Amino acid sequence: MKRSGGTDAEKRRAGERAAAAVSDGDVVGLGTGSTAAAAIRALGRRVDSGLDARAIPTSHQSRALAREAGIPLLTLEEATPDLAIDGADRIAIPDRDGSPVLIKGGGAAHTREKLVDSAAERFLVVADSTKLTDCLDSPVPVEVLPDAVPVVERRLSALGGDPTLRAAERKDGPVVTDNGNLVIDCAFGPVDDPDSLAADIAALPGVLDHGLFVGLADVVYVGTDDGVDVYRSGD
Ligand SMILES: O=C(CO)[C@H](O)[C@H](O)COP(=O)(O)O
Repeated sequence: MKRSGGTDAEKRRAGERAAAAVSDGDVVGLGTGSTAAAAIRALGRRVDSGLDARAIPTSHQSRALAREAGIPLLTLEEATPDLAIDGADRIAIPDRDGSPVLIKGGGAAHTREKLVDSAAERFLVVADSTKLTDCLDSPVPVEVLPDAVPVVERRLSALGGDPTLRAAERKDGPVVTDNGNLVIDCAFGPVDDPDSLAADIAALPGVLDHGLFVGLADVVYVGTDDGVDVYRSGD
C-alpha cells in the first residue's frame, strides 16, 4: 500500500503530545509507523530524563526503536498497557457522539496493533493532518494466512470488495508480515457501515485481522502547521 506523506513536523508534534500524556509508572503500547516512531523517540527522551515508563511494542520496528530510545520493554504476558499510542492511515471523526473510526495497516502491523491498542485502557492516536477524512474509502488491509489467500480473496469480492495482494517494494513477491502472513488490501469504495464491514471481514476463515478500528480510539492528536488538534471520543 502506498504510504502517505504528511510533514515530519506534524508527525513530531502529534507524537510529542501523546508522549507527554504518559505518567510515571505507566505501561505504554507502542504502535508502528513514522508518527508512532516520533512518539517513541519523544517517550525515550522522557525516560532518559527520569520518567518511569515501560512499553509493549507492536512490531519489530517499534521494538527496535524502543530499545534504541532506552525504553524498557515488556510483553502482554507480563503487563496490560495503561495506554497505547499508535498511528493511522485514515481517520474519520464522527459528527456526533461516538468514537473515531480508523483504517490502519499501511505498515502491515495492524493485527498486533489491534491486540495491543484494544488491550490498553486508553488508546491515543497520533497522525499528521493528511490522515483526516470525511469519507473512509481507502482500501482495508487484511492479514491472511498464506494458504487462505485465494479463498479470502473470493469471499472479499463477494462482500463487494476489490482485493489486491500487497506486493513488497524491495523484494520480489508479496509483503510478509511480522507474523509470517500475507496482506490483502481490499477496496470497498466509501465504507458507510464500518461496524458491519468489520464484523463481516473478521468472520472469514483464514483472516487474522483487518485494519478497520471501530470503537477503539479514545483520543486523536493531529499535528498541524503550528500545533496539535485534539479530538476526543464522544466529544
Ligand atoms: O497502521 C500502521 C502500521 O500498520 C501505521 O500506524 C499507519 O500506517 C500510519 O503510519 P504513518 O504514521 O507512518 O503514516
